[in-house]
Amino acid sequence: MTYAALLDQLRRESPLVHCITNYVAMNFAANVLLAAGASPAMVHAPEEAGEFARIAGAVTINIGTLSSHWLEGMRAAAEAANESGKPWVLDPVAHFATTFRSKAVEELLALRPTVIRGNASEIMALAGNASSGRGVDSGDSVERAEASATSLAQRTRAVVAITGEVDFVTDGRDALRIAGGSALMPKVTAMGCALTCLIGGFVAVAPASPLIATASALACFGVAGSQAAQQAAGPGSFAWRFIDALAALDGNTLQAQVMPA
Ligand SMILES: Nc1ncnc2c1ncn2[C@@H]1O[C@H](COP(=O)(O)OP(=O)(O)O)[C@@H](O)[C@H]1O
Ligand SMILES: Cc1ncsc1CCOP(=O)(O)O
Ligand SMILES: [Mg+2]
Repeated sequence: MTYAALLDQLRRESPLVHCITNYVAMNFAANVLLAAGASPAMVHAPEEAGEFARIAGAVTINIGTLSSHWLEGMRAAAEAANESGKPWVLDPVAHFATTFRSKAVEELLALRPTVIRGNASEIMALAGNASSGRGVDSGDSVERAEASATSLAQRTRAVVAITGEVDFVTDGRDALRIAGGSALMPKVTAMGCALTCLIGGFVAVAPASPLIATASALACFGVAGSQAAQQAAGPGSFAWRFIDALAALDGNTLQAQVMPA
C-alpha cells in the first residue's frame, strides 16, 4: 500500500470523520479535512456523540478546550467507536497543565485509542517523563521525545506520533520519520489539532494499517506545509495557502517525505 494510493482512497471514499476538537480548531480542522478529501463533522454533545460515532468511519478526540460536559461526550464517542470496531485518535493537548486535564487523559487512554498524536512535550509527559511544555506549545525537540513515544506505544498498544520539525511515528516496534513542513506551522494555531483530524480520515480508510495511515497524514502536512511556505508572506497567508496546497496535493510527492527511523 503506497501513500499515494491511500490519498487516492481517501479522496474516492471521502470518509465521514467524527471530530471532537476544541473551539479554536473546529473551523480550520474542518477546512483541512475538506481540502484533503474527507467529510468532517464536529459533534461533541454527550446526548449524541455515541450515536454519531457509530455512523462515522473514525473518531478524533482533542481535549484543547475541555469541560465536564465535553468529557462526557468524549467518553461516549470513544466507547461507541470501540463497540462498533471504529478506529479513534487521541490528541492530548496540554494534558500536563492541570489536574482536570491529566485525569481526563488518563481516563481516555484507558479506552484504548488507536493513534495518539501530540507535540514532543505532550508525548514526553504522557509517557511519564519530565517535559518543558507550557500550555499548548512544545518546549522540547522531537528527538528528545522519541524514546517516550516508543515506550508509550508499547504500554498502550497505540500508534504514537510526535510532530515538530521532523515528525516521528511508531507502533512500538517499527518507526518512521517524516520530513517537510515549515517553521510557520507552529505559528498558526490549530495546525496540530487539524492534523489529528486528518489522521482520523486516513485511519478510517485503512483501519488495519494505523502506522501507515498516520504516516500518510503526516506526509500530507509535510508536503503541503513546504509548498505553502514557498509563497507565504507570514502565518496569515501561510494558512490559506496551506489549505490550497492540500487540495492540490499530488500523492506521488508523499513517499519522498517518509524514511525509516
Ligand atoms: N519547526 C517546524 N518545521 C517544520 N514543520 C513543523 C515545525 N513545527 C511543527 N511543524 C509541523 O506542524 C504540524 C503541527 O505540529 P506541531 O506544531 O508539533 O503541533 P501542535 O500544534 O500540536 O503543537 C506538523 O505537521 C509538524 O510537522
Ligand atoms: C490555543 C489553544 N488553546 C486551547 S486549544 C488551542 C489550540 C491549539 O492548537 P494546536 O495545538 O494545534 O496548535
Ligand atoms: Mg500548535
